Amino acid sequence: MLRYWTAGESHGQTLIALVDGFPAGVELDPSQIDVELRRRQGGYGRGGRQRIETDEVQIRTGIWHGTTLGSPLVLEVANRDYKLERLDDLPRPRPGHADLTGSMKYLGSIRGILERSSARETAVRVAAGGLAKQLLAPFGITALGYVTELGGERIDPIDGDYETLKAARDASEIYSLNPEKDADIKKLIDETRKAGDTLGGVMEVRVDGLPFGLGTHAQWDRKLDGRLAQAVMAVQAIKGVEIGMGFEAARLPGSKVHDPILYDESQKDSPNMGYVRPSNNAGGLEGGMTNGMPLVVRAAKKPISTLAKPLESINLDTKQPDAASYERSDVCAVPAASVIVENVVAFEIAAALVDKFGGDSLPEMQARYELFQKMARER
Ligand SMILES: Cc1cc2nc3c(=O)[nH]c(=O)nc-3n(C[C@H](O)[C@H](O)[C@H](O)COP(=O)(O)O)c2cc1C
Ligand SMILES: C=C(O[C@@H]1CC(C(=O)O)=C[C@@H](OP(=O)(O)O)[C@H]1O)C(=O)O
Repeated sequence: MLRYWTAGESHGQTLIALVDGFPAGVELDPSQIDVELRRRQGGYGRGGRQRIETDEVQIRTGIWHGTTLGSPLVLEVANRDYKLERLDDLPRPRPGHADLTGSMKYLGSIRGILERSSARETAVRVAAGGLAKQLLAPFGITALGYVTELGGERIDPIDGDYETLKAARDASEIYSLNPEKDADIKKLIDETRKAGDTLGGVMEVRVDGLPFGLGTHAQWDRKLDGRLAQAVMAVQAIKGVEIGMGFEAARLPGSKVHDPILYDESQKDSPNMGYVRPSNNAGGLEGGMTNGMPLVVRAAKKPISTLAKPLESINLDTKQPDAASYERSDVCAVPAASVIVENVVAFEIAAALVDKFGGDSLPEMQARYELFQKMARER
């Protein structure tokens, strides 16, 4: 079973991810993980913290001569802005953040809550995703995340193969597939910043090259749609997750929703094994299992809760009404969130791949993958 946990505070010494169950025999390129980390730090609308940090992964355990051993890996990203011991508490909880609820639950300070609830922690979730992508690559599986809506403005995705979409996404400062929309969206973010307000948005992740049968219909907690929903929903500030057509499917008759099944012998060596679907409203999942089509997952992110023009709150010491506390903050972190969602999805796919094809070593997984492809084609 491939899984991970994280530890670390936003302004503490360091952040770590402990990854367990990662197969042996994967030659790692840490610089590829750093590419993901730097993308997560970027995107238009971020606050001052990202000018302090230069995130870089250190792989502390689980490798020898650059190759994984099958033993647990510790991935570390150090905080340059380490100052936790010098920081004061926050007196007035910010509506929308974990401040009030966490300090009540743990009978403690707001500082003690915000330091761990902060999305700074996602740096090491992305590191774990960057590691997982290096297991997906030998199987030809790619994951790409991009922004499709920001502050209520839609940015329609374009069609194309992975390389085309990636080039478009990487040319955009807001990580959309349509860089021509950047100027309008950046203006919207600038105006919002001036108004002391914040913005949310929607992102989509597309995973290509998936074989049939990752996940299972057989038990609720192993259904891949359920696992993806948990991984994505557990990203800070994500408030909705859709797969394929998502909520829209509830509004249409079945004939307009389900993807017909056709057979084309010439495609039998591709991930769909010749079972061609003229549409992909299911978003690549049926019965909690991948169905040979690209996976499409969408997530909605709420606006940042720390407002420069703060909402009403209460001073927890005096119980008197007062404006919520303000700390340095992002105005819009939707582009960054698209990187995080892409990477947590990649990790879940890698975990499902390990479940299906056995996880002790990459060569063993590859042999079992080939055998399965052959058996499924002949079924
Ligand atoms: C990439 C990213 C950056 C974020 N930056 C901030 C921020 O600067 N200020 C803030 O108040 N919330 C920020 N958030 C959101 C909070 O972490 C989040 O709202 C909070 O932990 C409460 O959790 P919840 O929104 O999931 O309920 C960010 C979220 C993400 C994904
Ligand atoms: C540090 C990151 O994001 C932080 C997420 C965050 C929050 O409340 O979630 C609050 C801000 O923290 P700070 O007060 O240190 O500027 C963001 O900068 C990061 O993504 O690396």
